[in-house]
Amino acid sequence: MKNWKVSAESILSDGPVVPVIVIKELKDAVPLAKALVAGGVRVLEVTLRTPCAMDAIRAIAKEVPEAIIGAGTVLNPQQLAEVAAAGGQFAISPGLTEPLLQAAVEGNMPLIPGISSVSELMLGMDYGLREFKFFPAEANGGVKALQAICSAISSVRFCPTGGITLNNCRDYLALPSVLCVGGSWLVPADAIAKGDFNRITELAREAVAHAKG
Ligand SMILES: O=C(O)C(=O)C[C@H](O)[C@H](O)COP(=O)(O)O
Repeated sequence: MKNWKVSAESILSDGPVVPVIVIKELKDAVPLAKALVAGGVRVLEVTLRTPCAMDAIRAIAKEVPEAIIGAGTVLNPQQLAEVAAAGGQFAISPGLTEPLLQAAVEGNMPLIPGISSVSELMLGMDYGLREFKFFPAEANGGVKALQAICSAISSVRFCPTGGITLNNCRDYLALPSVLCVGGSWLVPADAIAKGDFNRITELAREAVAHAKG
């Protein structure tokens, strides 16, 4: 979009794996972001599912400049504005609404909205968007469904998310329409709770190596 500071394509092309992060305790945000960056994963999606998520984005934006920090689970224009104010560089939503699309095209931060049907994809395209999250990828028909959608509409690019793991990520990444995949498997809640950030660096490294094949 013409006022976006950076394109959604360039954010997603940095992949190949975008971790879907849930921060329960603010103190974990910066060490977690550093652990992922150390493992070669720079594009980080902190979901707005916990009370401290916005503060976590603010802290990572300030203290981990090597990371490209964005928000997930962005549901409405107000959250979109709050993410931008917190220093987020991009926003991802599980679905799309016209108010959210309208706010995104008027703003300067890229939005990657989720779609799970061709009609939603067409609505996003009406607003000039080309990059989307395919969500929930596995539950919604997986690689086959995405392939079928792209055989009809080939001008768009995707970050499939939902049910993706080390075992199936390459099947998605092999599709020409897929720029990266998203997933929570490289940021397990138990590792974060225990402060086992070395494990997270290892999971990130493993994901990058495997995804690149
Ligand atoms: O919070 C959001 O905005 C979402 O869209 C949900 C996430 O993308 C999925 O929860 C990730 O799926 P898993 O990798 O299967 O855990």
